Amino acid sequence: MLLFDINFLKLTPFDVLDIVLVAFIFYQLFNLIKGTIAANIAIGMVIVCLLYFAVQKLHMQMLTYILGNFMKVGIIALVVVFQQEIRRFLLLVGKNASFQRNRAWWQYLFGKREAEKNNYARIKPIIDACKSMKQTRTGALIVFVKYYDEQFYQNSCELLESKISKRLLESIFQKHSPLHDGAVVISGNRIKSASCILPLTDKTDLPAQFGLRHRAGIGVTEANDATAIIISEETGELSYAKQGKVKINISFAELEKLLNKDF
Ligand SMILES: Nc1ncnc2c1ncn2[C@@H]1O[C@H](COP(=O)(O)OP(=O)(O)OP(=O)(O)O)[C@@H](O)[C@H]1O
Repeated sequence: MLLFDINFLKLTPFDVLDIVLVAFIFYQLFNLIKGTIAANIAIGMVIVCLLYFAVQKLHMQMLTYILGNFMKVGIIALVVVFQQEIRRFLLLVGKNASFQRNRAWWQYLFGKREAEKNNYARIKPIIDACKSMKQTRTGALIVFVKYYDEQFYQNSCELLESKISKRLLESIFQKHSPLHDGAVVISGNRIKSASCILPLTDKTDLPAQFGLRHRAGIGVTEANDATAIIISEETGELSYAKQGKVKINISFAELEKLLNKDF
């Protein structure tokens, strides 16, 4: 089936679909690297490509040879340089395709009320701990993961495997606790580990007051399918990070909604 046939331009519905999908993929990739160092690297690579085509057209042989060889290893270089972004992109695709995470279906099949009730019981001690830590200006970083990747966390964390409780969270993050440095990781109904050292984001467009705690909270959500609550020791403000993006100074009602949705 042809939509257009202007001499050389023949357009079928699949060509349109092709263009829309490519545009969508590029848009998602752009969103993933926006504001990171990877965006500058991508611009650098585009410039090298354009330069290569220009010197090739101008028959500048030495530069064509050098840039040509550089481009030959380009694919490998791309995979190495954009490792984090490729990982995030695949996570995004997998997450959207995952049946279990499609809450509309999940709640339709297993009852929305029941799911919300069970979730609230899980979330309440976390919200209560956050309220008290905000009041006392206790810095905290709590990470939520659907799947606890032991390889990712085992080297840097203190393994806990304990029930989620307000008092335990408070004890971990109080200043004199040996475990207060680093993040707590929660998966399912358990506090899996504490004192975790997480990857830092390399975003360059973050607010000036964001130090290592915030950078680690955002970084872990870029590298993993995770969300994070960050409580600032300096201001007591609560932030929430997801997929490398952060919401600053959220209220407890908002936090409850977000956790209900993501946790
Ligand atoms: N890579 C990391 N992974 C997890 N936690 C980290 C990491 N680096 C630092 N932290 C935590 O962040 C704390 C230092 O926070 P820093 O003051 O730099 O952060 P901040 O974002 O400015 O937050 P605050 O507003 O609480 O000061 C450390 O004591 C440690 O607990």
